[in-house]
Amino acid sequence: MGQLECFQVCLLRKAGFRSVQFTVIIKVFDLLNSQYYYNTSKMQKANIFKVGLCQIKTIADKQLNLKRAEEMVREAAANGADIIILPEMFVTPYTKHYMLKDKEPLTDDYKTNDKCQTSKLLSGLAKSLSKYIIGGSFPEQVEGKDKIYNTCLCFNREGDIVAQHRKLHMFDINIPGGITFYESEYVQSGPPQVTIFETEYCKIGVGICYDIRFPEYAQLMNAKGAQVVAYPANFAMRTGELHFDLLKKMRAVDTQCFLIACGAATNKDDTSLFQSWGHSGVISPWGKALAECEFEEGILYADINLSEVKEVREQIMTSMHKRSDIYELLAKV
Ligand SMILES: O=C(O)CCC(=O)C(=O)O
Repeated sequence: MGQLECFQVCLLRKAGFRSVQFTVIIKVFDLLNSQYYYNTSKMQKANIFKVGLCQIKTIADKQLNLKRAEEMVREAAANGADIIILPEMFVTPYTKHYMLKDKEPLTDDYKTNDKCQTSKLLSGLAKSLSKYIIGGSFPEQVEGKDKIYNTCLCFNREGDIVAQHRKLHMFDINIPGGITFYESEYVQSGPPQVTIFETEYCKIGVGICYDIRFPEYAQLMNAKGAQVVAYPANFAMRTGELHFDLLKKMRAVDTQCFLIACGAATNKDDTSLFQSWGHSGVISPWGKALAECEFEEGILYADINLSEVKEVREQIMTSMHKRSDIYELLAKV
């Protein structure tokens, strides 16, 4: 007999119950106990979940990219991933020409509207597989302008959109002899918001690619309660090599969150297209790489154990050691 049961028997004896009444009451206690243990184990189970990162090789054909995304999401789900993430701009190559050509609207009836091809597909997959999907990003048409938003939609297990993140920071860069890229010429930066959504496991914050370079934004996701921060990405070769791994680890360590970054695979078959650095990864709040890959297409898996967030935050108490007399994080949204 366990400690709890001994305690119950003693209480009953003290209260003067006879054996028949005693047996009935013990049965009721058993039922309550089993419910207690069931709920506890369910809570323990909900502390750990599996993520699947689909590092897709994007090609110059939107329909084939969507088909490939569907296959990979289905495979990740079949392998037990609870939360599945896709790369930035997985539906079309990451260049002005393709992003404007393949743009699509996002309407309230996205679940049934054929014009909302990406959101309709991902919503249907999330619902039929009963998984969360952090849907990389797609070129969302901006009403009345020849511009797009670089938009990540997150879906719950019912296929509803639970977060819509429009890339906040524009990747405008000029490295002579390296890379020159002006995203702001054809992408409208997103409205001021901190994107976060709830799951039964924890709150998850979302940024897109270049957003990872801004610790202030990651700190705001953290301040809003995120324990996981997710970044669909499509890093350029030139900056990816030196910075991507570093940035993933920096944001995981300075937010004390798990960090999931899903990049696109390198398309070595068509070098006329944007060459993505790949290198998806999952980093623990300690800054340890739990899973990582290189350039090739494939699915990466990792188990996220949220007790590590609590542990790290208790052991390295940076949030309590802030010097608000010197600096402060100011949220404007
Ligand atoms: O920050 C970088 O170096 C790469 C960012 C990027 O490729 C993007 O935002 O798409």
